[in-house]
Amino acid sequence: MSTRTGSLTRAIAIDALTHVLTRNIHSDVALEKLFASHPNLRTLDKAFIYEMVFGSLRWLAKMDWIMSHMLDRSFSSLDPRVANALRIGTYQIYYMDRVPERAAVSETVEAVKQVGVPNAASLVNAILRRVAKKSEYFPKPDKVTQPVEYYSMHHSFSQWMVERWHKQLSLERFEYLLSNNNRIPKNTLKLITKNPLPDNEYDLATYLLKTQSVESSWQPLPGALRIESLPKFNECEAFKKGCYIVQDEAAQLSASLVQASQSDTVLDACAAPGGKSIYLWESGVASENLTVCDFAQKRLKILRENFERVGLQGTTILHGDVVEQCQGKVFQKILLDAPCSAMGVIRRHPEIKWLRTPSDIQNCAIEQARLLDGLSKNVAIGGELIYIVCSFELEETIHQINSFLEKHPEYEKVCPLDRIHDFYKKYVTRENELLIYSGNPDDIDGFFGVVLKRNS
Ligand SMILES: C[S@@+](CC[C@H](N)C(=O)[O-])C[C@H]1O[C@@H](n2cnc3c(N)ncnc32)[C@H](O)[C@@H]1O
Repeated sequence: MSTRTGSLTRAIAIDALTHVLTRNIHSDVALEKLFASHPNLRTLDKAFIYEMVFGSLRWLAKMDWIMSHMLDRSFSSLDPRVANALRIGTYQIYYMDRVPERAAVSETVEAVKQVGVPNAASLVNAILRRVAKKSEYFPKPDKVTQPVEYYSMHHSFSQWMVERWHKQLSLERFEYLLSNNNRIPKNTLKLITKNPLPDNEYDLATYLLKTQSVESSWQPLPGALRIESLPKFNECEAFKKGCYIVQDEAAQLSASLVQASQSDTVLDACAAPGGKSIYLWESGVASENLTVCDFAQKRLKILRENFERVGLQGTTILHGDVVEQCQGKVFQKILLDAPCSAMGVIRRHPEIKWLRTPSDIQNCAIEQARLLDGLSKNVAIGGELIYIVCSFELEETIHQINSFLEKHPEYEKVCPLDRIHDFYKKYVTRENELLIYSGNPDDIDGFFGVVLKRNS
């Protein structure tokens, strides 16, 4: 028997998936909008919807492959809402042990009616009941003769990504990259030591356990605490008082490449929502020496809120294209956390697997080159341009920097080893670049960073 909340949660998940996959919207954004129009949802319901949507995005190709064997037409010919209902249903059956299979089928069938395709209810019912039997075997593509098809299905990735990484990487790194990018990522908090914890507590881990029942463990980076589940931010005094921000170790490591003194003038060129600016301020940059810029108004609003929460005041905030905004300005250090394909954070944003195309990587590389070139004039002689991206794709990383250095002989790479915590020095290459593939044993995001010093 179907319940109101049971089918509503599935209907919202189907809608979210449809918005993400047909309108190219981030899953976080799609869910936020849908949650806003359903204010009565409980935290538990929201978590359930999150899991169905993110899980379906993680395992989409594998589930589509299974269902395509059960349909008498191609999977791509289905109405997107029907296809997404089948995905949401199959995800519950295969990956959510705590959901009884009967409920997964009946609630999803009810949900199909709610999302406006009642005629498809019997098809969805028939397919999901077959899926729930788990008794049919479909031969997989052959790993040796059809490696792209095999890996794409088995690990659920777009074929072009599999083909690209299969060509470029060692087999070990390739397989690790695919399998680890399907794991649900943990989150890391960065302690903001300028803000004392509530109730005279001195240890954030103890505080979170006592007040939020959140378990955590300290990581090698100073002030980095890895947590098992996110605290309820609106109920967490320590969050409201700005005692921590959520920031993966890889993001912290790349920000640590900017070793600025208190008196250095620093530009955070692509700053919103402000995580790395806060890192820089926490590590000693004076707020009045910090200028931040971003061209996305909405993201700048979040940056302002984040700055206010942690108590970062007196910083110059610029809105617009950073190259235009900074014409004629000179800084000792410029951090360029450039817009990128975000291939290093697929595990956090699994929709990237289906929304990115190879030309996105090329387009990002063109924009990154423009930003690097434009900002190269704003670095003081003797100063540094620190380039980082949450990607490990050659065009956005090694090749990008090689062509920058060819065009800009006034710059040279600086060895970043003494700026990187001992534990993570293994990610510094012989070419003096910080290169972190996602799917690494430390379970941190994929990132690339390099320090470029201006000599003349
Ligand atoms: C990787 S995100 C930055 C994340 C941020 N540094 C942090 O740690 O929170 C890249 C940002 O660059 C901004 N951006 C992209 N192109 C820009 C441009 N030409 N000028 C200014 N900002 C830009 C985007 O709006 C986006 O907020």
